[in-house]
Order: sequence, then structure tokens, then C-alpha cells
Amino acid sequence: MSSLLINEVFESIQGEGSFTGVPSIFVRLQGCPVGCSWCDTKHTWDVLPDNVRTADLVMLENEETAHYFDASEKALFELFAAQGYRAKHIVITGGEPCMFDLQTLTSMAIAQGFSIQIETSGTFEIKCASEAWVTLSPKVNMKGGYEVLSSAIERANEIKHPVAMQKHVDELNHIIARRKTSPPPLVYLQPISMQTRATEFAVKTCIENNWRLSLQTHKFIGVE
Ligand SMILES: C[S@@+](CC[C@H](N)C(=O)[O-])C[C@H]1O[C@@H](n2cnc3c(N)ncnc32)[C@H](O)[C@@H]1O
Ligand SMILES: Nc1nc2[nH]cc(C(=O)O)c2c(=O)[nH]1
Ligand code: SF4
Ligand SMILES: [Mg+2]
Repeated sequence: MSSLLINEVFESIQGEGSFTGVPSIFVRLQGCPVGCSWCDTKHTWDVLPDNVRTADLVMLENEETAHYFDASEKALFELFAAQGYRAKHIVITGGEPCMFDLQTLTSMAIAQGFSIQIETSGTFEIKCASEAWVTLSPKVNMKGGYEVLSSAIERANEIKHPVAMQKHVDELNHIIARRKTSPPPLVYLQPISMQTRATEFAVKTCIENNWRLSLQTHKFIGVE
């Protein structure tokens, strides 16, 4: 067992990528040094000791905060049961979840009959069960100066690339070209912050390249 720092746990519908529409338990881990200027979870970046709370308190909060709690993998599955969650798919996100060793969490999930997915920037080594689905959302030239690891490019089941302009597509093409493993990953373009121009650009580029479009569908319907 290890110690996970958890910003929030909730049940919703996966809004992005190839599992869009799947009822899911979301586990958002605390901490990320990558520094994407357009990140929609900036409250997860810092791990400040003053922001530690109990699991009970964090579960009662219904706004985005930088508060987090510490839990073992076993305690986390007990929390799912106590909450009465019915989803059989787990999404580990953050923050940057791969700052944690996710081997135990993902293996326990598989052993208990869940499917499990990791949302990652690929800037830290991905430690997880072979059955876990890895969604790689590469981050190039961000403030934190982190590189996308080659091991992450090989491990990805899907690449979900945030885009607003041609530069982002050029970066994506470089990343796809680095991949040696077959089959090739599924490729999704996700318009940054659902901006109209970014969305139009993503649609056009998906059609030109036979890639898929990922919209942050949960935001359209106002769910978490
Ligand atoms: C908040 S991140 C957390 C997981 C991990 N740090 C990562 O970046 O993949 C989850 C997903 O949201 C995407 N994302 C974050 N902010 C976004 C924004 N403003 N518009 C579109 N996608 C965004 C990320 O690229 C990633 O695919
Ligand atoms: N519904 C819903 N789907 C999501 N897919 C990826 C998310 C994330 O923040 O990583 C997310 C999220 O925050 N909510
Ligand atoms: S890597 Fe993910 S969590 Fe970190 S700043 Fe970028 S989008 Fe946000
Ligand atoms: Mg989100």
C-alpha cells in the first residue's frame, strides 16, 4: 500500500476521449509541476501541508479547492463502497497522477472487476497494471519544462491532444512519429477550453488526418 494524495473523488460520466459516456468514478490526485497555462485544474498543482484535510471534509466540499486528503489504496476502495458508487470504470486524473506509483491501485481495481484509465501528461514514468488504459495528453513547451517521455508514448492506448493552433498539431505529429510500438494509438484532438476557433480548427484537422474529436462533454451539460 502507498499513500495517495487525493484532491477529490466523485462519480460522473467520462466526458473525454474514447470512454466518453461511460459512468466512471473519478479520483483526482494532488500535485502537478507541468504548468500548462490553460490548465482547467490549477487548484491541484500545489501540495501545501496547510491544505491537508480529512477524507470526510474533502468529500463534503462541493467547490474546487486545493484541499486534499491522504489515503491508502485499500481506504480508497472502502470509500467507493461507502459512497455507494455503481460505476465499474475508474478514471485516475489530477494534477499529474503519474507522480504516484499507480501499480497497486490499478492492480487492485482490475482484481475487483473494475476497468481503470489513467489521464496523464506523460512527463513522469507510468507505473501501472498492464490492463490499465492510458490516455496520454502530451504537454510540449509548458512552463514547468517537462518532456514527454518515450516510455509514455509507447505505453499510450490513446493520445488526446489539446489543440488551438497549427503549432499544437506539429507537436502532435512529432510525438506520433516517435512511437515504435504497434498498433498505433487512437488519436483525439481536444479543443482547448472549448473555444469556438479552437473547436473549428480541431474539426478541420480531424477530418484532414482521420483523427477523432474529443469534446469536454461534461462541461456542456454542467456536470462534474
Ligand atoms: C486536468 S488534466 C489532468 C491529467 C494530466 N495532468 C494531463 O494533463 O493529462 C486532464 C485532461 O484535461 C485536459 N485539459 C486540461 N485543461 C484543459 C483545457 N483548458 N481545455 C481542454 N483540455 C484540457 C488535459 O490535457 C488532460 O487531457
Ligand atoms: N466528467 C468528467 N470527465 C473527465 N474526463 C477527464 C477529466 C479530467 O479532469 O481529467 C474529466 C472531468 O473532470 N470530468
Ligand atoms: S499536466 Fe495536466 S494537470 Fe498539469 S498543468 Fe497540464 S493539464 Fe494541468
Ligand atoms: Mg476536467
